[in-house]
Formats: sequence, C-alpha cells, structure tokens
Amino acid sequence: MSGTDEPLLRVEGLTKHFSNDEGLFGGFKRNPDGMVPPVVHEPELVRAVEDVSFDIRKGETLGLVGESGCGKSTLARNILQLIKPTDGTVYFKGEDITAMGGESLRKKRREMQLIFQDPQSSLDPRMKVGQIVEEPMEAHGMLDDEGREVRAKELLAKVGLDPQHYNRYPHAFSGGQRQRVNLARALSVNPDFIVCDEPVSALDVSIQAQVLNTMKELQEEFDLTYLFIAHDLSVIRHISDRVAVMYLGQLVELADKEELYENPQHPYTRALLDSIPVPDPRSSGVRGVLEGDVPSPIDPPSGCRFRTRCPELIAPEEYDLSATEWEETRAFMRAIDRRTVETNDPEELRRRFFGQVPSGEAGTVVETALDHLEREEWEEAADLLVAEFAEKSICAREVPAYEITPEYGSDTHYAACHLHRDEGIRLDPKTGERADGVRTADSGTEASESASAVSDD
Ligand SMILES: Nc1ncnc2c1ncn2[C@@H]1O[C@H](COP(=O)(O)OP(=O)(O)OP(=O)(O)O)[C@@H](O)[C@H]1O
Repeated sequence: MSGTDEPLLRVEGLTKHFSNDEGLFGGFKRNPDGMVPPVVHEPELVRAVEDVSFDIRKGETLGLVGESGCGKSTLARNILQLIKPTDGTVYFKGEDITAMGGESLRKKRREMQLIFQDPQSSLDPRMKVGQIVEEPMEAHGMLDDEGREVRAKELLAKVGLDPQHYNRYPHAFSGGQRQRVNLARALSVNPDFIVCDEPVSALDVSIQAQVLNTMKELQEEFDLTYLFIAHDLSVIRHISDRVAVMYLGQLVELADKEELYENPQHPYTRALLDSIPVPDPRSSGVRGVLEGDVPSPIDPPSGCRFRTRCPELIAPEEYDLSATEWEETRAFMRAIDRRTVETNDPEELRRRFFGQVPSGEAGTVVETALDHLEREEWEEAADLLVAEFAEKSICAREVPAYEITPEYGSDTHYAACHLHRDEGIRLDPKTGERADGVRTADSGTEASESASAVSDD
C-alpha cells in the first residue's frame, strides 16, 4: 500500500522543549571553583524537537529513523498529544488537535493508537489477553461484553494468534506473540492511524520480518496509516513507503523509500546508510563512520545541527579556497579543536596538514592560529579557527530546508542541507512551504517558477 495524496496527518513547525528541572538535583549546577554559592539552580532547556514539518498520507507508512536520543519518541508523543508541544500544530483529518483537550481529544485518541517497543512491559501481567484486547473498547464504550469478546477473538485470529488463547496470561506468550497482542489491542477500537514506536526492536531478527509482514497485511485489510519509528534502517526499508531521517531534534531528509535509499542527499543519511550493520561483530556501527559525538540538545549548533560532524561542511564564501585547500584547512581545524595532534611546532603542522598553506585571508587566519600554537595557546588557536572557518559557513548561519528534484519517482524529496542551495527550492523550515511564498502544486495552485529562480544562496 503506498497511500493517496491526501494527508491524514499534517505536522507543522512542531517543537518540544523540556526543562531539565526535574528530579531531586534537576537544574542544579556546580559553580566554577571558588565562586559563591557553590551550587546554583539554573534549569536549562532540552531542545528535543525543533521545527519539524511533514505530512503522512492516508494509507501510507512513513518510516522515521535516527540514532537514539534524536527525538523520535518525543515527536511521536507530541503527535498523539500525549504531551503538549511547546510550539507548532498537528492536524489530524484536517482538524487542529493541538488545540483540543478533554473529551474531544479523548474521542480523537480512539482514531490514533500507539504501539510501544517493549511488548513485555506494555502488557499488564495480571490481565488475561482477552481483557487486554478489550480494555480500549471498554474505555471508549464500544459494544457490550459479549460483542467485545467476539471482536477480541476475531482480532486475535487476525493478528495470527489462536483465539483459544483468549484466557491466557501474557507470560505464556513469546515476544513476537506479545507484540501481536499489542497489535490486536490497538486495532480493537478501529483506528485510522497507528504510531509504531520501535515495535520490533526487542524481537529476534527472524521474528521481526514475520511481525512486519503481519503489520503490512493488517494495514491493507483495515486501511491503516502508520508512522513507523525505528533506528534500524533495514526494518524501515522493509515496511515504509516514504522515509524521514531525524538528527538532533530535526528532520534532515524525507523522500520516497527508493529515492532515499538509492539517492540519499543529506550527508547524515549517507553516513547512516554506510553504517548499516554488516554481519561483522567487530563493526562498530554508526559512530565508526561519523566523526565526533552528537552535540547536546541543550545547546545545539546553529544553522544545520549536523554541521559539527558533517564531512561536507561548506567553506565560507568570503575565503577563496579551492576544494583541496578547504579540505586541508578543515582537517587542521578539526585536529586542533579536538586536540588530536601532539605537536605544536608550526613547521611540522604546516607539513602535516597542508600541501601549501592557502594564500590570502584564509592563510592569514591559519598563520595566526599557528602563532598561537607556538605559544601553547591551544584554546585561542581552536577558537580562532572555529570562529573564522566553521561559524562563518552558511551551514552555521542558516537553517537549511530545500526541496530537490528526485531521481527515482516523482515524490517530493526534502533535504535539509545547503549543498542543495543552488538547485533546490528554498523552503520555510517552520512550515515546509516555499520560502518565496509561491505555492506548490501540492498546495493547490501552480508553481511555474524554476527551482533555480527561487533558490536562496
Ligand atoms: N521528560 C524529559 N525531560 C527532559 N529531557 C527529555 C525528556 N524526554 C526526553 N528528553 C530528552 O529529549 C531528547 C530526545 O529523546 P527521545 O526519547 O525523544 O529520543 P529517541 O530518538 O526516541 O531515543 P530512543 O530511541 O533512545 O528512545 C533526549 O536528549 C532526551 O534525553
């Protein structure tokens, strides 16, 4: 099932900030040595999700992928209004559900269900499977006792379980079977939309495919729309029609599945795809391919959040650097910033990093940094290089959001990367609409201007 063009769900500029003011020591920080008081209470904001916009079409599966901690679950809980967003809007069947509360939201929730990762802990061990499946129907006043029992047994059969197991307890089931119970429970209230948050991650690989196949069959039969969250790209590929990639609270790429896997256009997506685990126990996965650590969502990088780890950071326009000079300068900046070199001898550093130190202003910056290093002023050298080269890049100055021409199929391809500033259509990162105000064919009116005429460079 690949869905229609009609969006079932529209997410616009969704943002969620948490205060880290929770728990006994939440928000308390140690003051630098000697300062009074020794501890201060300064809660900070965890920018878990920032300006995320996308649609999910009726009948499709949108896969959402990203490393642990990038905000996938927070986004899911915001979409379902289990937690209220800090900003932004979620439209379900055209209605703004962020503005809803109380009984109207409770009613809406029947149409939007959630399946969690851990089938062990999401099923109450004291309840029989039949009761578990019937509970949501009871909560929403659906059917009478007898009717619910009949429906629960039917659903158990639909998800591939024996209806005779209606009176068994969850502990009698395997992990895969428990996840099937969860599916039956979610389906019991006849929803249109199911958020599946890592539903097969806790299962053996051999079981995963079976559960995914059942989910696909159920989607077909019950006309379901899925938001399918996983960190595993092979699982996402198996189930999705389109795929969204998330990094540090933001969407970096969204495209048709084939387009995303065959023609990835964001350096982060490419790094993730390069790190799909091969059957080698020594393979270290994503972190082996990407340099550096994921920055803190308390103080995320400006502009493109991936820029501090991006192998394709764009050179500042004010320096006239060749590709080789920029590559060498970046390697030098990284090494000094991360202190991965021992020597501070300018001659040695010039030889190690540069074929020839760039001429002009960029060269002056490099030479000034080398002077600092000669005086053992590592921090000054690193700060200067980062301020002059990293922070002046367009990647640090502007939030990227572009629509680019897909190579596979005609579906839109969104890439939040300034490498597309020349050929892409600049979008408003908050609404996902064209930044020049011209409405796209999707939004009802014609867009006849060429992409290059509206690109923002
Ligand atoms: N209640 C909360 N208070 C403060 N910070 C939070 C809270 N919930 C989540 N976060 C932070 O928000 C960020 C996103 O977390 P989230 O659980 O949404 O990521 P995820 O991609 O779903 O990760 P995982 O796959 O590990 O579940 C993390 O930095 C997390 O520590």
